[in-house]
Amino acid sequence: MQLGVLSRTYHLSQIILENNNSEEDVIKYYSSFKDFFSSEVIPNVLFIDDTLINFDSIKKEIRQVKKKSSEVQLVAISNANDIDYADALIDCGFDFYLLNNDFFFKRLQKCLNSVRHNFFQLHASTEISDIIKGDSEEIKKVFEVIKKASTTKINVNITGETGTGKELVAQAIHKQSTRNQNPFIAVNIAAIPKDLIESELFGHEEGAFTGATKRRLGKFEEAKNGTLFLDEIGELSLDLQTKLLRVLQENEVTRIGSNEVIKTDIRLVTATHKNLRNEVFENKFREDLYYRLLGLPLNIPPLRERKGDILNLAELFIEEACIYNKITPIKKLHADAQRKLVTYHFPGNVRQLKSLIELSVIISDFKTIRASDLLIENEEIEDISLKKERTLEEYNIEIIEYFLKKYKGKVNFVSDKLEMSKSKIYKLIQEKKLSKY
Ligand SMILES: Nc1ncnc2c1ncn2[C@@H]1O[C@H](COP(=O)(O)OP(=O)(O)OP(=O)(O)O)[C@@H](O)[C@H]1O
Repeated sequence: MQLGVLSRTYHLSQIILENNNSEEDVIKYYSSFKDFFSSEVIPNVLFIDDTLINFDSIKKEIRQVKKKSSEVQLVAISNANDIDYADALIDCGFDFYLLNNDFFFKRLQKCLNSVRHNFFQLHASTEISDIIKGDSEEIKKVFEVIKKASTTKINVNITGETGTGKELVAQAIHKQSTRNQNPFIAVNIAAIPKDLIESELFGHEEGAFTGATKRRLGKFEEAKNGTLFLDEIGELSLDLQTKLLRVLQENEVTRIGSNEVIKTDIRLVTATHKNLRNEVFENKFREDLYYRLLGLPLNIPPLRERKGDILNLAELFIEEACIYNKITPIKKLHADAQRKLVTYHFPGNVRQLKSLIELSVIISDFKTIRASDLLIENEEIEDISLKKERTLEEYNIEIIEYFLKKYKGKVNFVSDKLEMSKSKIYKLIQEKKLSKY
């Protein structure tokens, strides 16, 4: 990475050089803005000493720096322990503010780590296979649909169990599309309190409701010319479904408390682990919105149905975890661990595999990860139930009992998870077929 230091003293450049932990970085020193603008080299990060910060001209200079390269990250270094001063610099366009006191070196390291992280994010590959790992036939079919979606503006509806990589696929569609220079905004409807969803999506004006102390842009506006990913769309209430449908038909939004109509140009990608068609049958989801959102349907199979990806992904996660934890050499998977992984059914899919591996990297004592290092929760329950011989109905009852226990008797949750009607579960309870309830 190219580091630039804009300072009247060469000394600052020396400090940064001495405390920088990456040998691949190159430092370039400039004594004035004029010197910087006349240089051919464009650094990835520019440190500016506060002897060179002049509030009358700094905004204009920063605009010129960003014009020269929109990617350059700006760091102000100052002796002033003054929050208002730091705020004013950030308002002028600086990305970081570093106080030059006893803790400077520590802060410099942290700042350089953030700068590097931003740099790699910006330059991350847009190739689908670099974003989504796996080479099973099933995942290759997903890649094909992503490619088709990327070349058009069509809405995409992604289905798949939890942790299968729905958000990752939405990101890949965005990165592959012509919108990739514009924002990718992800919203998880299930994670937002119900009474805040409308304002989160469509924004509000100051004073529009109690607590609305400032104007706030909604996610539709934030995603301007980019991609809006609405995860768990099945959780949207019927009245908000009506509002969403209107926004999609008119391509315009109105903030709560405003009459101003704002044009929107976004690609919508939605995801759900629910069967939306069933929700339509049960009158929980508007049919017209369902067809509007459906666009190009993309289903990501659960990990247990693409077993060919398990070991590839496991090796990738081992490598990432070893690098992150500075463990060398990179650990290997013992044959017994490989067997355990490929025979497990992964209810939490890739997310579960990733956390399982991250933990095994830490707890394994040797260079090899053994089966005993893979701590799979409820492993015995699964094993025992498959070893005994039973009828299909007995299996079903055992599964429902297992989920009722897991979700503390909440029939709503169990019916969602098993995609089974609540009435059927209540009937089994009434008939006392479920021994524990
Ligand atoms: N094919 C893959 N290659 C690499 N990482 C993956 C892959 N699939 C999933 N992951 C990782 O697994 C985790 C879960 O993925 P993601 O959040 O996209 O799943 P999701 O289906 O959106 O989950 P949820 O339904 O719970 O929101 C993330 O850390 C993601 O990076």
